[in-house]
Amino acid sequence: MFDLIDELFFQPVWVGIYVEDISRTTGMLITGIGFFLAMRDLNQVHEQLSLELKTDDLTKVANRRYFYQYLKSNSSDNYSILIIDIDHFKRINDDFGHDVGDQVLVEFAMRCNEQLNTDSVFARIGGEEFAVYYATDNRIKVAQLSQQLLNTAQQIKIAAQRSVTVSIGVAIKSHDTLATDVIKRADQALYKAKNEGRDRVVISDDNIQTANHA
Ligand SMILES: Nc1nc2c(ncn2[C@@H]2O[C@H](COP(=O)(O)OP(=O)(O)OP(=O)(O)O)[C@@H](O)[C@H]2O)c(=O)[nH]1
Repeated sequence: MFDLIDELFFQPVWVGIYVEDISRTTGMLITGIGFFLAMRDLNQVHEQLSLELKTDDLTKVANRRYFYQYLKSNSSDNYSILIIDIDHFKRINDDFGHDVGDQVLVEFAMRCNEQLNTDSVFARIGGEEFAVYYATDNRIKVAQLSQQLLNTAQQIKIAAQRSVTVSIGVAIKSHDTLATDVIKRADQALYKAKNEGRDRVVISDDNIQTANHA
C-alpha cells in the first residue's frame, strides 16, 4: 500500500524536483559559459581596437596620436625629439609609383623600429614624416642615433643609382621647455636641414652634424 502511494504521489514529485534542479543547474552552466565567452570576445575586441588606435595602418609602427600622447605623459623626463622626413618623396612616387613609395615607407619604418631600444618610441607622424622620442638628453648619444638613422635610409635601394635619403631635425629638451616647444625646435631644425641640402642632421642649437658630408 505504501509502495503504491509512493509510486503514484511521491515519486513523480521527487522526479519533478530532480528534473527541475538539473534544468536549473544546466541553465546556469550554459549562461555562465556564454557570459565567459562573451567577455573573452569583448576583451579581444577591446585589445584589438586599442592596438589599432595606436598603430599606423601602413607601416604598423606607432601612429601620431600615440606619439603625442606618450610625449605628453613623459614630458617631465629628460628626452630628445628627432623628426625625420624622407627627402624628395614626391619624386619617388612620381618616378616609381605610389606602391613603391609605400614600400619605402614600410621598409624605412621597419628598419628604424628594429634598431631602437625600449628607451625610445618611433612613430609615423605624417605622410613621409617620422619621429623618435629618445629618453636621453645626452647630445653625443642623440647625434649617434641620428647618424645611424641617416645611414639606415641610405641602405634602402629603390633602383640602381637611386637610394633613399632623409633629413633629421633634433631638439634636446632643456629643463624648462614644454613638449610643444621641443617639437617646434625639432621642426625648425628639420626645416634647416632641408634648406641646407637634405641628407643631414641638424640639432636645434645650430650644431650641424654632417658626418656624411664632412
Ligand atoms: N606612397 C605614398 N605617398 C605618400 C603617402 N603619404 C604622403 N605621400 C606623398 O608624399 C609626398 C610628400 O611630398 P612633399 O611634401 O612635397 O615632400 P618631398 O617631395 O618629400 O620634398 P621634401 O620634403 O622637400 O624633400 C606627396 O607627394 C604625398 O602624396 C603615403 O602613405 N604613401
